[in-house]
Amino acid sequence: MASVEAMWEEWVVRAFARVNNNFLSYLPKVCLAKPSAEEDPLADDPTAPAKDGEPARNRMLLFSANDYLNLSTHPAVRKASAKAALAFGMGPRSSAMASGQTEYHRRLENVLAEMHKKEACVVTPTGFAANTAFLSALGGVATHNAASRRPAAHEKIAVFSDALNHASIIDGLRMMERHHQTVVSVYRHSDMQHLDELLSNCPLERKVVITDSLFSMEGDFAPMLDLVQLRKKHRFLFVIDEAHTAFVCGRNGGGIGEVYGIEDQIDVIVGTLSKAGGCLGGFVACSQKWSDLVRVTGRPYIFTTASPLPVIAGAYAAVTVAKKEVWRRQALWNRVQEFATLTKHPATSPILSLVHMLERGFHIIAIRPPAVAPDACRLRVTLTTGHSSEDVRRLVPHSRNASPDSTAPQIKSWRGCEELSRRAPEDSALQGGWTAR
Ligand SMILES: Cc1ncc(COP(=O)(O)O)c(C=O)c1O
Repeated sequence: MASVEAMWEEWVVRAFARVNNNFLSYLPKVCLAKPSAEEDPLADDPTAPAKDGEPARNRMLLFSANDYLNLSTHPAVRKASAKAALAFGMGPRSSAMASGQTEYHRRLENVLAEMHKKEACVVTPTGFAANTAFLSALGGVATHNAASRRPAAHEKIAVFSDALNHASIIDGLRMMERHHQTVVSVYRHSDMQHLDELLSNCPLERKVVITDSLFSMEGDFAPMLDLVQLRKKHRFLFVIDEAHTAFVCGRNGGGIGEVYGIEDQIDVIVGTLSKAGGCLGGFVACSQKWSDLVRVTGRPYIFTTASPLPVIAGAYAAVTVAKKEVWRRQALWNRVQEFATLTKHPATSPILSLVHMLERGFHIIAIRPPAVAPDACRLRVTLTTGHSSEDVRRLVPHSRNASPDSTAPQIKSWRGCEELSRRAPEDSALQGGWTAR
């Protein structure tokens, strides 16, 4: 009889063979150019006294990161983070419910709340945790308002979720379903007529609409003004995930709500500090009451260790710079405009879908299931303030304005990467990842 180890090994090997595993072969290339021994942050003896030194510089044009405002390397971010590390090390290592929440976490929360014109804010270790913590708390509304332990059908919350919402929203909704707290309806991507129909046919009193503000794979915006109109008609709680618009949109970086001046009509804003914030973390900006509920019932907030202080201090500096340095947003949107002009591609955001160009010195990543459906694989470009106009010209050599460059890549198509799509196994266990259904 096979040993337990052998059985598990066989099951793991079989599972691996059935999922989309070919990205492993290109993983090592994702590493930044090898730094010299002097620059390598992991080469030092950790017990030796610290030395000052510049971190490794990228030697490749990075068009695959979400550091939209180029803040991850900003001197103020480095300094705040380093100062915090020297003063506190990593800070208290425990849940925010125990000793993880410090004065510095609170100050970061205050500045985020103010930026999004909300009463309060809860900072979480990641954006993923922010969505799932909020949805966990939302589920609690059904459970704690129910007559018995399990909400009856009419006591559930009806959640309407865009078909292309981020995986963290999908997983949060799955969690709510598991606890019988919600009935989820997935509306066709940005299809307001479909959403209106679903809302009109819903007998439940507690309704919630949740959407990404800028869709991470498509690069298109949710129809915010139409959603606000529907909110007036159907009186739902309106929740948006500003992972790709916080700090990036709006004159002061207040996000999509600031762009349209509709902050007061968005009830809850979920965001991340891991993209334009240049650090790591997430947040839920909302009313004081909602934030209290997230803190006491949001399981992915409670049952995890709070962010280390160097990360919090770095994020505080990044948010402060983002707010003040309006030119960073202008530079980013200029890059988007230049890209659109050069390519004649109707780019409306820093997220674009393209063809692989690693060998020519452009780091652009392939997006495959479970991030997108198997027939929607693509290469994804993200523009940041750190890119110059020249970088964008090099990326797009076949435009009329661009100078000829024999090393430049060929752009064959903007959308759809058929070869990747063909390779996606039909029975991938991960295929359910991009949609709640
Ligand atoms: C729309 C959206 N929401 C949430 C997240 C999760 O954010 P984080 O990477 O901070 O966990 C991401 C990014 O991965 C995202 O694109």
